[in-house]
Amino acid sequence: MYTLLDERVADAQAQLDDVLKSPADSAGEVYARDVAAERLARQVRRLAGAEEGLVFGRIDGADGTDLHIGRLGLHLDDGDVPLLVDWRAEAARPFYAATAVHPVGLRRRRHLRMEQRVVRAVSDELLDGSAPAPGDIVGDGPLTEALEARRTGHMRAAVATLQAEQDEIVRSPHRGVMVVQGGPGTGKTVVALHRAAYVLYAFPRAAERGVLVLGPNARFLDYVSRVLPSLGENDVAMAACGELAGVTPPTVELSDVARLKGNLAMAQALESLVHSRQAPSGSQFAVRVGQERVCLTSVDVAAARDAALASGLAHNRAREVFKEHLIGMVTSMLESGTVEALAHIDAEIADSTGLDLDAAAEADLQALGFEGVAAADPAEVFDAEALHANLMGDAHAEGAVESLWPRLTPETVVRALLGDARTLATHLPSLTADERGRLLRSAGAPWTDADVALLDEAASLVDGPPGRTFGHVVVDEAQELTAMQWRMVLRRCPARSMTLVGDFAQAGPAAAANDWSQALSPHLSSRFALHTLTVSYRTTQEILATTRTLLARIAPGQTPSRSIRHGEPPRDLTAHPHTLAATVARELQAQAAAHPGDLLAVICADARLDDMASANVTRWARLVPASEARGLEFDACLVVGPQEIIEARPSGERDLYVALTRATKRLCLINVVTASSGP
Ligand SMILES: Nc1ncnc2c1ncn2[C@@H]1O[C@H](COP(=O)(O)OP(=O)(O)OP(=O)(O)O)[C@@H](O)[C@H]1O
Repeated sequence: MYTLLDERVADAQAQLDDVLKSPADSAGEVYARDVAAERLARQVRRLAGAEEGLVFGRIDGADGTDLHIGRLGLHLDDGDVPLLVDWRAEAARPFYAATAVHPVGLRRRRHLRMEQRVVRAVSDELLDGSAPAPGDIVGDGPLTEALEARRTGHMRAAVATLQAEQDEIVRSPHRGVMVVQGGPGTGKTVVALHRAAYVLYAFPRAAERGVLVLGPNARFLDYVSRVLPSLGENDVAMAACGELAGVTPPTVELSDVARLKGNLAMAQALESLVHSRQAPSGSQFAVRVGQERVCLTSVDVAAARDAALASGLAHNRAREVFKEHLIGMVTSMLESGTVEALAHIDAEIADSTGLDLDAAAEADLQALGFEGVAAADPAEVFDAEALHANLMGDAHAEGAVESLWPRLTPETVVRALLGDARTLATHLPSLTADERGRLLRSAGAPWTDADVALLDEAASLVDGPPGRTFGHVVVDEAQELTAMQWRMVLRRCPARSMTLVGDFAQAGPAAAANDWSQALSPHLSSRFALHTLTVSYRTTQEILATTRTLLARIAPGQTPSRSIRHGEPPRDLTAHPHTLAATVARELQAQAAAHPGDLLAVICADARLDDMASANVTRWARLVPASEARGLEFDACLVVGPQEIIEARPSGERDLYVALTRATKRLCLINVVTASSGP
């Protein structure tokens, strides 16, 4: 298989070299060459990405047939039967679906663990109830091995051990919106990422338009960044929500303000503000043409506005339609004015001199030898087209249009809304005066993360839909998204093909919804399929047990996940503020000595971060603020100041629940005893 892989890589590379060397004379040829080169380069990356653990499974049917399962499919040129079956292919499904109760025609499922190009371990499961034969190697399950493996700070693909309930979601034929919920560590991220790889394989139209994976922050995206490349998929765009709009604001919003800015009312407010800049009722329009001043009535202006709005275009583009209509009206007024004026002059001359000017002109033309030529009709003499073009480019006319329908940028719109108390009151009547006061921002204030969705909304109102959209969008930690962020995401997924994974018990402070229908119904009504994962693969039973009471308080209706792992009971320590640094350091040192190589983390309230950094905890552990712990995983965690975490943000109890569920093996709580909390 590796020989074949090498051949495929060499072939693709040789083709790529040829394409890059081929001459291209015209712009069209250069474009075609670039497209071909990009496709081949992607192919080389995909093949090379499958190197590690190329083959990881084998299924033996009760009928004596066998298939090898791997990261991609490999066929011999002249062979009918594939040498290696892509894990996403239908033929590979029994590898994931078979159980002893439903063996789906299999006798044996074999897992292979490869390191570089060497088979390091083989483990078999006999599915038909038969006793192990000499060729069967029945050992510790590969899932147990994967779960007990030391964490590295980067999530690994779980392609070899996807469980049946996960696999069913990953390869679901449903092309619309799929929502996956489940407690901490139930494999939601695993499912989301493998689903992205499956969509690329099985839904070519979505794949062609691209797949986007959205995560809550850069730390999380780095943690999951290696999974898709290791599945041979290098072309998935990954971003935090903020980056979608192309801005990375320096400031994090206060959580109560973030919540307000995430409210759907903001979309209506922005729309209403933009609408107020579109020739409000009663507007008139006047423009100077030569010596004349032409005025349009408010009824004319309203007609031009209605035509512009009916175009369905965004503000700045609709402005052109508005302008065209106004100038069109001015032109035809001038035209009919000219015709009338000329007829009037003709009539006056005829009255005072008895001369018919048209007849006289015709007689003059005849005298000059132009037989049968009529004098020009004034309506034809008037060059309406030239005047129209002239007025479209006229600075004075442009100024008059600008005052009725100004060109807008997303920034000016959001600044206009949030920068003025009266504007806020006009466009956000549903908020209280106190809420509006919290939204008010000073002119020079920097943008915050919560402004991003507002800027994006404003951009769609003034300039139209975003340039880059995707065929499928995966959102991890989807409970975090505000209504305004959902709008931002949906704008980028016109096909509404999405995988959304999350857990409302872990929601941060800006999340206003408590469940999926609340979060999604304003955008998708009820058009989504909901799946629930029930088994926790990360946390031990002992750790999960300590979170029971907390979970019952923050998510009363939620059934706790079932853990398949056992470990040490969590430990509880206390420290005074002045002994805290030493206590944490001592504990970390002890852990590092007892479990060398384990990945440790200290999770604390954001305000404790500097304190912990100066206590040098990064010598032994990753230092993670509780606000950024969502989705992450470590071998052991020290949660410092649980009470401080609870008090730090409105979502404090849920933040603590997240912090307590990050460890795969050991959890230690260090309570900080302050004067007010007593000894
Ligand atoms: N089928 C599997 N095979 C191997 N490991 C798995 C499997 N499913 C889940 N895991 C492991 O369990 C851990 C938790 O998975 P994951 O991070 O996907 O859970 P989650 O539900 O997203 O958690 P959270 O809610 O905390 O974000 C990870 O280490 C993951 O690799």
